[in-house]
Amino acid sequence: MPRIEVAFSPTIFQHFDKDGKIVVVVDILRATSVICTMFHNGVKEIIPVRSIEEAHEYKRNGYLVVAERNGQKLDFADFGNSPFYFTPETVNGKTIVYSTTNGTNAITLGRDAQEVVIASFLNISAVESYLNARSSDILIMCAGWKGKFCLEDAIFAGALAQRLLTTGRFETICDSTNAAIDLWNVAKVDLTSYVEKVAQRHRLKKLGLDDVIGYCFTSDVTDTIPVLKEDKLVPLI
Ligand SMILES: O=C(O)[C@H](CS(=O)(=O)O)OP(=O)(O)O
Repeated sequence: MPRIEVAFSPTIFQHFDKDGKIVVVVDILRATSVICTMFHNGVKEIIPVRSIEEAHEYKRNGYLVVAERNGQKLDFADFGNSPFYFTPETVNGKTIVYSTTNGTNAITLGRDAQEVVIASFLNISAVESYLNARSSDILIMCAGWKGKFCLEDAIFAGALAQRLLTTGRFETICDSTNAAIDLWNVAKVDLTSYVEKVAQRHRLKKLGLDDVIGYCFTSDVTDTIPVLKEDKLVPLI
């Protein structure tokens, strides 16, 4: 029976065996929520890049660039990291270069896996159905915050793992998966109140960027499933 594991941060992810597994990358606030929104609104492809220098080089070569560090838009970038910028008018049919503090680092770390899938609450049911159909071992990678644990990615990991285990077609012997499920079952009772404990919620609030909180915790806004193919994110067809 295929197994589910959770890596609570990219640092921990490096200790997992990735062979033959589908890596599910999660960065609820905000990268994977932004990526799902962009594909929902018709972006053609997203090139995730780790460094500011690389993103700047793409900008000099005429690409549309979304780049932030510590929540704030970099001055050379066309957009910062709010999902609300990415309407059909701004992204439909376009190629976007994307560099963020935590999310794009996590995505590029997953590169060696058999497959990398991007997940958020916005596409949780679509991702669940896809993983059910594939029946491979699954490693959920939380992007975390600067290499550390963060609550919002962990509770999402628990929500997704619980859904998959409930089908009876997966199993887990992974303590972090069970911990994530326990956290989700505490959080889901009153998700809005629970999110008040999330440090990133307060970092975004300080910057006046917390208008995204309700949206990023909304389930099933889209059925798009972004996947990594040859270093670019494209929609699964
Ligand atoms: O833009 C964000 O929300 C964060 C910035 S930080 O965590 O506050 O530094 O980046 P992300 O890569 O989306 O987690």
